[in-house]
Amino acid sequence: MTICVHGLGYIGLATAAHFANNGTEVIGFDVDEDVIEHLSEGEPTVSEPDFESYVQDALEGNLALSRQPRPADVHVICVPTPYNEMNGEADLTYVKDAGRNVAGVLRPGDTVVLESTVPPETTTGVLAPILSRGGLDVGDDVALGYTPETVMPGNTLSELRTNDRIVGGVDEASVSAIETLYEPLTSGEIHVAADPTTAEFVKLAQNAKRNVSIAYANTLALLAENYGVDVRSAISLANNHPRVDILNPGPGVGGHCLPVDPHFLSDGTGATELLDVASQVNDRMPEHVIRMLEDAVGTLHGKTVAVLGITYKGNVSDTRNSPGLEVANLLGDVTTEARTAVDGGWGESSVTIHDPRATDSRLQLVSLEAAIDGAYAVIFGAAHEEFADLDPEAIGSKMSGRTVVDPVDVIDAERWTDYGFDVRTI
Ligand SMILES: NC(=O)c1ccc[n+]([C@@H]2O[C@H](COP(=O)([O-])OP(=O)(O)OC[C@H]3O[C@@H](n4cnc5c(N)ncnc54)[C@H](O)[C@@H]3O)[C@@H](O)[C@H]2O)c1
Ligand SMILES: CC(=O)N[C@@H]1[C@@H](OP(=O)(O)OP(=O)(O)OC[C@H]2O[C@@H](n3ccc(=O)[nH]c3=O)[C@H](O)[C@@H]2O)O[C@H](CO)[C@@H](O)[C@@H]1O
Repeated sequence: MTICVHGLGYIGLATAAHFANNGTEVIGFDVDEDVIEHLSEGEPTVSEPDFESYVQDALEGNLALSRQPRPADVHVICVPTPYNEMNGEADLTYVKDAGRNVAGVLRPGDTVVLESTVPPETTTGVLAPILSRGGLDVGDDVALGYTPETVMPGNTLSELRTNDRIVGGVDEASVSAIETLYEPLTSGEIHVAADPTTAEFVKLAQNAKRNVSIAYANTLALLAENYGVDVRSAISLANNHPRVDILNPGPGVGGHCLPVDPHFLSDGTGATELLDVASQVNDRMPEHVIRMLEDAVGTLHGKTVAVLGITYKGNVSDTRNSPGLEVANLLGDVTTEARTAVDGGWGESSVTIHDPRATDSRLQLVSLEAAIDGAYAVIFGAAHEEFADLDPEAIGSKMSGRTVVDPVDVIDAERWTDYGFDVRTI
């Protein structure tokens, strides 16, 4: 059996390597020349524990790279599905392109699986008609289904091996073909959904639920602040109840999934009101973080703030929709040389940004030393492991002030307070 994986980003590359390392011949196809070139050098653009060696093993074994879609027994589609803020809809351009590419090489008996996160009815209403344009009948001639990817970035390889899978096929033969495909790859269970639309809906339901839950935690954080209550200890106490499981508050919700996917459920009837409010609550948190700093130091005019951690969460390299980066953006221009970014920021403050894991070359990232040198305050934007061990004495000796805002709960507040820091937390 040969599998062609369309799209070699965070999900497609991991999936292609996983199939290949489990003994299947895989063709990894991506439209981006840079992606193929980096991979040809054995350098994946995704940075995660053990990821590089896992991909290298695959490239030395069953994973071949391609700049063209190739005929294969199975096509797995892992292309991006961004949200178009202008029209409030999912941008399905890449899914349609992938569908056309598959249709061009499709043969009777082949199987097509969509893994990208999509609005309900995309598999049957958008992909299936494109696949059948060449005269093949979806169902009779070709198996088609949707199986969402649920891996947690930062823990991708381990979750690929253990997460349950949901499969929604256009008919029983499609379900059976897709079940056979994924069964050897995971120790988790395979659950069969009534149809592809149900499987699409379930994926969105999972991420929307998490987004709402975090918005609830953030709401509690705002309320607790007014009552002088430490929200994290309150949540920890509340979670002793057998049916209460509140998540963690923070500087907002980032990434490629949670801020985006709930919008895909929108059906124009207003039924998504709760989901929309949750997104608004989360979207307002970066501004709240800056207000916390202002509460501590007064005006930010003329002050330099170091933002440490600008990826969307701790221990990942992805900066998409990052709340920490949004905090930095509100403070000043993060694409120009540090220290010169004085104009246009929050009360004409300036910002320096440091992140040991981020890989976004458009950003003016500086070393930790340069970031804190003369800074009046520090804000932690992502809970990278490296930050937990920072020495407050050494950091303080380089700064011009002694304020730290830690909305991600990464430092030991007591220790930093002992060294004379005014520590503000969420
Ligand atoms: N990143 C995650 O944690 C995650 C988790 C679960 C689901 N998803 C979903 O999986 C999908 C892919 O996400 P990602 O994070 O891997 O995206 P990504 O942007 O990291 O990678 C997508 C890749 O697809 C390539 N591509 C675009 N159009 C193509 C085409 N027609 N043919 C072949 N390649 C093409 C791009 O060049 C890119 O390399 C999205 O729908 C996303 O919502 C992502
Ligand atoms: C349902 C679910 O689990 N889905 C996961 C999710 O992966 P993710 O990496 O996007 O998810 P998170 O880790 O939740 O992070 C998102 C943002 O929320 C912040 N956050 C988190 C927890 C908290 O208590 N308080 C917070 O403030 C965090 O800092 C970050 O900014 O979507 C993927 C793609 O669909 C899924 O595949 C994957 O299973």
